[in-house]
Amino acid sequence: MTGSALSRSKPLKIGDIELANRVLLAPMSGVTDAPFRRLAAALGAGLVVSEMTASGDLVQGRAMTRLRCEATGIGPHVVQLAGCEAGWMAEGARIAEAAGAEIIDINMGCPARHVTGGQSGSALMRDLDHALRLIEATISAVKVPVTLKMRLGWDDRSLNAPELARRAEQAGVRMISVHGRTRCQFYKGEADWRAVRAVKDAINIPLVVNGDITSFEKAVSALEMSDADAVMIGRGAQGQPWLPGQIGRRLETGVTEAPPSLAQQLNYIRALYDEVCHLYGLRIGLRHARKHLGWALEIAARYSRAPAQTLKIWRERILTSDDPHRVHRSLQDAFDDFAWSAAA
Ligand SMILES: Cc1cc2nc3c(=O)[nH]c(=O)nc-3n(C[C@H](O)[C@H](O)[C@H](O)COP(=O)(O)O)c2cc1C
Repeated sequence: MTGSALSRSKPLKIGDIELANRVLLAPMSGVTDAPFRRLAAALGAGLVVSEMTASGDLVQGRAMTRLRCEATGIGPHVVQLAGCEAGWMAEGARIAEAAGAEIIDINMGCPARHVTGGQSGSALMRDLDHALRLIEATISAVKVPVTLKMRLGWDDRSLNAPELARRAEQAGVRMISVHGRTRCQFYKGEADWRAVRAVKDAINIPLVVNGDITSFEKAVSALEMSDADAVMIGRGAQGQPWLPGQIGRRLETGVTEAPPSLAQQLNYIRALYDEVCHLYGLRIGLRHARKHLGWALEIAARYSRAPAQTLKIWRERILTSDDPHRVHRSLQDAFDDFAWSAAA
């Protein structure tokens, strides 16, 4: 048994904050909005992290930016900050802390061109001295623990995650998450959980392995290959906010749980739809909520083995409607239809 496997029987802590279990919901811009995070946390995710929040936008007080890092009210409140200016990172961290953040996470993993073009996200893995200046500025600005999310490196020739992680730990970072791809891979190929092990060997703080973890079996493999202390699930949770909680509990108890019934799934998506529309207002909320509706319908159709044509019809009817009452009625009808498929 490895050191991590032994210590995994104890609760995972970030500073003094104890996590509910060892499966985290990944931050995903445009996906893990506050209502989705609240639902995932209520369903047992070990920790949920806000969407990436641009420190400059937070400092300038943009209303939409504030919404991105709203607290869920369940479990520790984690705000993820991105940026390339030490002063803004520090001020953004102070603002987030004053608004209730209990952990600040720094994004050094985002591969998107509009982010790396501004020298933020994974672009910081190309200049570790500058990355360290941002980390140090953030840590000195707040009392709450600071964590860091990164990739394996910029490309195959610069796999410097172990070095960045080691230097970040020395600066005072309390947990590291690593997506097992390089920036230049974007989302192509497969996440390399074994390569994440080199980070584990470089640090003494908790390590979280991330990338392509969509089931209990994959979580176990990722933990074994990387020797990490916890896993982080992103796209696998789209449409199934219960997944991090279910896997987290199973890692602790060994007990397999059935997926939620169709009736429960319907309740989750209805509540999520209403909350998103309420948070953003109907005009913007409908656009955000549509993604959740689409994923929820796909997952429900998959679990009930509904024909592709049935899913297509309901997707078209529900995702094109601007009328919340109609969406609610159609969701009920769609899930009734799926229940027929499941029973057939
Ligand atoms: C739509 C989308 C948005 C994302 N936004 C963020 C973000 O805001 N901050 C961040 O650190 N990572 C972000 N990521 C990366 C994820 O957190 C995660 O590292 C990546 O998706 C790999 O994990 P997965 O295979 O479980 O999805 C995003 C990924 C996706 C697909």
